[in-house]
Amino acid sequence: ARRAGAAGTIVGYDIAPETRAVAREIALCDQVVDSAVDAVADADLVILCVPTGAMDVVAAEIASALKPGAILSDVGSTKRSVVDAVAPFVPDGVHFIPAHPLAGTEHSGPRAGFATLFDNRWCIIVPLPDSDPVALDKLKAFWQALGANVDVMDADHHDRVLAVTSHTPHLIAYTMVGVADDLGRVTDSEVIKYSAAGFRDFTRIAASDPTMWRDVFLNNKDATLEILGRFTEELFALQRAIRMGDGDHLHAYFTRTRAIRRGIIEAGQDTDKPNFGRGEDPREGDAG
Ligand SMILES: NC(=O)c1ccc[n+]([C@@H]2O[C@H](COP(=O)([O-])OP(=O)(O)OC[C@H]3O[C@@H](n4cnc5c(N)ncnc54)[C@H](O)[C@@H]3O)[C@@H](O)[C@H]2O)c1
Ligand SMILES: O=C(O)C(=O)C[C@]1(C(=O)O)C=C[C@@H](O)C=C1
Repeated sequence: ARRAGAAGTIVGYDIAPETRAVAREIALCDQVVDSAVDAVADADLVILCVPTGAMDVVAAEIASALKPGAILSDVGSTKRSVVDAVAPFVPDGVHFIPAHPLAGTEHSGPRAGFATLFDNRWCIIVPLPDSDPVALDKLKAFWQALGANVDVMDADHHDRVLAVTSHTPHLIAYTMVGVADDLGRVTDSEVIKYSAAGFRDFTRIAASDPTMWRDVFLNNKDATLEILGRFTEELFALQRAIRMGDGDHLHAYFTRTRAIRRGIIEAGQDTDKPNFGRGEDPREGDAG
């Protein structure tokens, strides 16, 4: 937001004093204040950046301090739960428009942010049926100024899409690393040394924040269970093909999935570039 000049003053608050101290030390915001109420007082735009399970507590805390006409938004990875958790606390005259930038890494905390995080990534905005179009345009312009491409969808659709593209893949990565650990091999230096890129990617994803991801699964339960059910059926079919030596089945399956990946690249939608979702924080090597 600072890079884009998208905010006059950026004010931050976090419940953890040590996180506020780090945010002050690295000058993440123009001001870091010691209460949620002080953070939102007089703000034109308020963005809740807490685990999805904490959205209701924060909404209740700030509700009476929100300025009439302010836009209240969030970055939570699930959307129906955020709508349900926050909407009851939103005072008349405040525009509540949830959002979800599809960008992040396995790192958490103030040091994990970097200015280019949202460049060329999607931000899904989830207006409510009665959302004010002017406020919606302002929120879109904000995310575009931060470098994101903006799309609009309803909360349930968002949760179904993300169950496929983000939530279930994370669960699979957590499981794969857990399985390797159960076998007592994950910390074995030889396994790490010779592990193929696929497993390394799993370990990166499986290093993601436990609180955030616990809340994602608790708050996108139905869609994730639906996709997991389908995933398990496919897995069993592949397991059977391996057992039966059915190479044709395996080859046909992998041919289909390779075409999907190639289609993504040909459509120019591959955002898998250095510093994007790769867990690299450009500021780590920044003398400033
Ligand atoms: N990390 C990602 O890849 C990613 C991507 C997109 C969206 N999100 C979403 O963004 C949100 C924040 O995730 P993050 O990765 O920035 O996590 P984070 O751990 O870096 O930040 C969350 C912060 O919320 C604070 N917090 C918890 N309860 C609070 C409360 N009641 N009041 C004030 N502060 C409180 C925590 O102390 C923590 O510092 C989550 O909802 C997550 O689903 C994360
Ligand atoms: O690359 C990563 O570390 C991420 O998992 C980022 C990712 C994703 O699944 O794409 C994770 C959760 C979010 O809600 C949005 C982005």
